[in-house]
Amino acid sequence: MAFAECDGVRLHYRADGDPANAALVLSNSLGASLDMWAPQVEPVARRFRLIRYDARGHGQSAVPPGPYTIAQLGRDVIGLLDHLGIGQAHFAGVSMGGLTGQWLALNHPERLRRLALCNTAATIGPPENWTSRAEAVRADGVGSIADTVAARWLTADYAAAKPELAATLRRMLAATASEGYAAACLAVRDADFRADLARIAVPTLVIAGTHDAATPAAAGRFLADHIPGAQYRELSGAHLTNLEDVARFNEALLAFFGEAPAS
Ligand SMILES: O=C(O)CC1=CCC(=O)O1
Repeated sequence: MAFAECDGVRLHYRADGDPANAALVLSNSLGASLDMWAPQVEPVARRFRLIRYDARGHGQSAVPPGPYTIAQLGRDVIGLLDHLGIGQAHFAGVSMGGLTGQWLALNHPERLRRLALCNTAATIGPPENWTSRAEAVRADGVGSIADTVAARWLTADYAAAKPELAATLRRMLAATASEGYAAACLAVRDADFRADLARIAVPTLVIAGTHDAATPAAAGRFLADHIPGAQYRELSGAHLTNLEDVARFNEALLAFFGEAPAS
């Protein structure tokens, strides 16, 4: 297992693919780990230096006391890039990972080549729901909210067709440290990039899911309408389209990150 010390926090990461290729970083959603990217590993690592990591408080990464902020999660990515000697990388994030991507594009555009914002939004509300979810998790553990939350990750039909995947995802969520999860809920609660999107100058692809109840397609459309030049793709699926519409997700990601830079 590989770890990077970023701002005093030990982050777990995995590197795949040829280190001579352009780097592509994948950033997990709330309550997931780098394992959420399993169907992307083989096709992406064939063409890129793929870096997956567990956000602080998640997976095998350290769980410093919260609350966290999206700025901290973004600085963790910069620390990881520094640790790996990567000057610039492509970046794709799902949901909370997409909030981290927006922060990076606004605060460290020089470190990003291209940005994919997947099943995410400029703000994911309502704030009071995040406060109460964090309180529930601190009191009763992540297991207490796991059924409700995981039910929104895949459509009911897809979960029924893929019961092992649905069970694996629920286990991943329930295994997340309560303090890390609660602290990250507050980072999601406090993020709001709506007024900043017009300043994003990094080439951006927005991917949304037609049946996503957590970050609806309309929220993805809003991102694409407000980020100059952003492309928009709507896939079939709920919150984790990278797991539900795998072929089209991978095709969209690889086509976008493989595009030549605009001259
Ligand atoms: O957990 C949810 O309900 C959906 C979500 C919001 C931010 C994130 O990463 O997942």
